[in-house]
Amino acid sequence: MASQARVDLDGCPIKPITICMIGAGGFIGSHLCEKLMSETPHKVLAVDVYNDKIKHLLEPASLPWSDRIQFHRINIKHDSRLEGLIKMSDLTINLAAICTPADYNTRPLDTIYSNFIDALPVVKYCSENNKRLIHFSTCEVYGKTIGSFLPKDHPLRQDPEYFVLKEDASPCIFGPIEKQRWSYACAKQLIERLIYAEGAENGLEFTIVRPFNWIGPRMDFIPGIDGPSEGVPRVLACFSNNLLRHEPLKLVDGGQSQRTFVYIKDAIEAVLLMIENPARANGHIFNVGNPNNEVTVRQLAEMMTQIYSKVSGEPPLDSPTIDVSSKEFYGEGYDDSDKRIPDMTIINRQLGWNPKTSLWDLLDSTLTYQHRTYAEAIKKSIAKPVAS
Ligand SMILES: NC(=O)c1ccc[n+]([C@@H]2O[C@H](COP(=O)([O-])OP(=O)(O)OC[C@H]3O[C@@H](n4cnc5c(N)ncnc54)[C@H](O)[C@@H]3O)[C@@H](O)[C@H]2O)c1
Ligand SMILES: O=C(O)[C@H]1O[C@H](OP(=O)(O)OP(=O)(O)OC[C@H]2O[C@@H](n3ccc(=O)[nH]c3=O)[C@H](O)[C@@H]2O)[C@H](O)[C@@H](O)[C@@H]1O
Repeated sequence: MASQARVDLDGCPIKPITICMIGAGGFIGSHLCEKLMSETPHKVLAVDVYNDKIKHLLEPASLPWSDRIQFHRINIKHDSRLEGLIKMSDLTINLAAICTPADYNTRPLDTIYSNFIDALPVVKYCSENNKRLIHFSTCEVYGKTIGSFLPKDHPLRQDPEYFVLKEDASPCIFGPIEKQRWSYACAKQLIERLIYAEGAENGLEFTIVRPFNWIGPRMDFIPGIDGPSEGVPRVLACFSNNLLRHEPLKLVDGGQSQRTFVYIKDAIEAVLLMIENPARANGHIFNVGNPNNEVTVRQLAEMMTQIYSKVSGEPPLDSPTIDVSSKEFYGEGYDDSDKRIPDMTIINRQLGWNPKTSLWDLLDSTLTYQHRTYAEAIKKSIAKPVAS
């Protein structure tokens, strides 16, 4: 390993550290573990209730990094081993959360407990033991844009001041309490405020990450294959599932909401910079997204349909999309963020990071992965007679 030669952004050699990564078995965690094992000398204490997405990094024992990664099957809601692991580490990264919108209005208590209450001991142990914390929040803390409250044809809607989301300037605008969609964003906002206060009052060294729709391989699950048949994952997996099953893609409330998507591998580069440049990352909140990859959900559906047809060699359906109301799709209490463009000034200034991959390229490689991983399994599951 080229570990001796590695230097940080200020030219200082990077010392190997031990990282307690909570939620390491999830989508982002699996990519971060992969990066840390293949490109750095750091050690990871990987905490999660599942390890399917990092199995390839844990076995066999002959893997070159096998002495640098340890899996701990721990539910952080109730496990006294957590504090010990944080004490043994130089840095804690907390990724654990319920973070699928289908849960926010249907399981609001679990959502609030997971994103606020369960994160509290992690913050407390880091603060009390003088350990650095990188906490994963979300772009959803911004909620709706200021511009969304203007009339549809108002010229100020085109003014970036009314929609670009800035860590140190934009307000957090959520809907009413009965719109339980915002339970997640609100819990994330309060834990951000608590971490910030621990920094201000008790000197906690922290970095807060606000991901803007990171997507790529291993995101969520394909219903009925590696997750519950009735489960509703995030949009990438929903649309992949529809394409794999030759079903129309469901556009919630017309698919008019806008998102910027960033490739997981680009985003992981940003996290590695935060890990290895504490002096530049501590005390900051970072947007991590790709402002150049903006589409409406309808455009995303059209692009994925076109790319999947190329990847699979199968022609698209005559009617590739279908409209569905949010009440029908998510149930009562759903609401939506209208538009999400990250301001990149702070991450650029502190870490010099920029995303590289275009939406077309990232969807091409992700859908190639989805097809290779799931097409056969879907065919078999469709062919299987339903048990009576
Ligand atoms: N993927 C994105 O674009 C995105 C966007 C915004 C915010 N985030 C945030 O980033 C973090 C990671 O997201 P992800 O996409 O990898 O989600 P994910 O669901 O794939 O990963 C979360 C992991 O945390 C684990 N976990 C949850 N509760 C736990 C508990 N009590 N004890 C132990 N492990 C537990 C889960 O098993 C899962 O493996 C979350 O905090 C999420 O809110 C992600
Ligand atoms: O990824 C992020 O940055 C954050 O945003 C996501 O929220 P959202 O983007 O609304 O979730 P998706 O499920 O990816 O949905 C995106 C859009 O597609 C729509 N959608 C989703 C699924 C579907 O089948 N059809 C459809 O039109 C949704 O209504 C929404 O407008 C989740 O809240 C979190 O994972 C995360 O914090």
